[in-house]
Amino acid sequence: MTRVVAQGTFDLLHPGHVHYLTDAATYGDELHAIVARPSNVTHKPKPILDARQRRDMIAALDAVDEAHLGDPEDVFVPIERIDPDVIVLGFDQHHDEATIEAALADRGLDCRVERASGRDPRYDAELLSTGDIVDRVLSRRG
Ligand SMILES: Cc1cc2nc3c(=O)[nH]c(=O)nc-3n(C[C@H](O)[C@H](O)[C@H](O)COP(=O)(O)O)c2cc1C
Ligand SMILES: Nc1ncnc2c1ncn2[C@@H]1O[C@H](COP(=O)(O)OP(=O)(O)OP(=O)(O)O)[C@@H](O)[C@H]1O
Repeated sequence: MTRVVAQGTFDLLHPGHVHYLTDAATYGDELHAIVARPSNVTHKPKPILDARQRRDMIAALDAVDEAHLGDPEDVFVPIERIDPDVIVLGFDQHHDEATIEAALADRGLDCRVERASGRDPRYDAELLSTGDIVDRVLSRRG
């Protein structure tokens, strides 16, 4: 049984998220998805939805076998519990593969790191970015 981990903020779910999780699932038999806590979302505005709601939405996707709340402090706590064979990063995530692999080795975890593919919009109005969805809400309802 090959266990795979994907992780992200997954705020205001859109087809880009579905693509990432579906692609990540192809790397093994069981996909575990970890939802980032607001304390770890430092590179963009904090999520709008509560972490439990974001977890429950990705748990409902076919590709996801188990959805987990991330640890608010140490991002390797859920990884140690899940003990995955592979971590699949999102196509545009800022994390560096070699740094993560070194941190995994330090903790004695035998796990490789891969990178998922990206997906382009299928029609002009399709929004594949939480930030773009928020901008559209503000322009239409703000
Ligand atoms: C292997 C790995 C495990 C992670 N685990 C957690 C976690 O347990 N808790 C958390 O808040 N963030 C965790 N994160 C960090 C967030 O997912 C990270 O901030 C990410 O950049 C958010 O993704 P997004 O900007 O693509 O949505 C983890 C990141 C990696 C690479
Ligand atoms: N179009 C896409 N194709 C493939 N993966 C995507 C796409 N959009 C988002 N993802 C992936 O989904 C994961 C979570 O994305 P995140 O929650 O940061 O959403 P986002 O819509 O990119 O957010 P924002 O627009 O606020 O930066 C990330 O790993 C990201 O790479």
